[in-house]
Amino acid sequence: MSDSIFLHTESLSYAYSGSSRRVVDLWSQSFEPGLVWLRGPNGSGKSTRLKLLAGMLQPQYGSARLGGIDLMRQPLEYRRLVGFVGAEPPPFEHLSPAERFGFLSGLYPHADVDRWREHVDGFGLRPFLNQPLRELSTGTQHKAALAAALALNTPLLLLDEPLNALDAVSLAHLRGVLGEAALRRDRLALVVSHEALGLEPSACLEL
Ligand SMILES: Nc1ncnc2c1ncn2[C@@H]1O[C@H](COP(=O)(O)OP(=O)(O)OP(=O)(O)O)[C@@H](O)[C@H]1O
Repeated sequence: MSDSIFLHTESLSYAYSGSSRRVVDLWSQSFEPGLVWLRGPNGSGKSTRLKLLAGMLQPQYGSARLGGIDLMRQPLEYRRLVGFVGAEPPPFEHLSPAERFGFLSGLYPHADVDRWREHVDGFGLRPFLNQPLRELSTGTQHKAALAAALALNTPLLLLDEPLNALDAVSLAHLRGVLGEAALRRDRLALVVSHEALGLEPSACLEL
């Protein structure tokens, strides 16, 4: 494997319980750092792939390696290297955005409080910092989840439809962050999006 390969999936396979159909079937793919746009028709398994790579779903077969860390053999170490924002509301809805980031930053070794503050401002979250997530609007919850995931500063960032429900200012902020990932190529941001990202990805993966 080339040195620049950062994430590699090896025959990763997954069928939801009660179904014999593999939504992800022997998926082997190499990714280099940068911004990768993952797209494809509804139901093609984009979200399922992100959840597998996040360690949230247990594959029936295969594995993934991030740097030297194996998803199946070293699941805890692996998960500490991955930030994920899904389509569902973020977990720990009883916590405020500030409490949730405080909790997560104890688990993730690269968490960066300066970046948290930067994203709080970028997403206009300051007025909502101390309210429980469950009391916030869907869009604000989404922004709080994005701000936290970005500030965890993980080498792998997985975002499922991150542009949805963002106001213009937040959209510009997110595009700035993703543009930085594309430019610097010091981490891998794998982004599922139906709409064009509004900036040039490093690579595009079409399912
Ligand atoms: N929790 C679940 N239980 C059973 N089947 C599921 C579940 N989640 C997804 N699926 C099925 O897995 C397949 C892939 O779904 P997935 O959400 O990964 O696709 P997608 O490409 O992200 O779709 P979309 O573009 O509509 O968001 C679909 O056929 C879907 O019905």
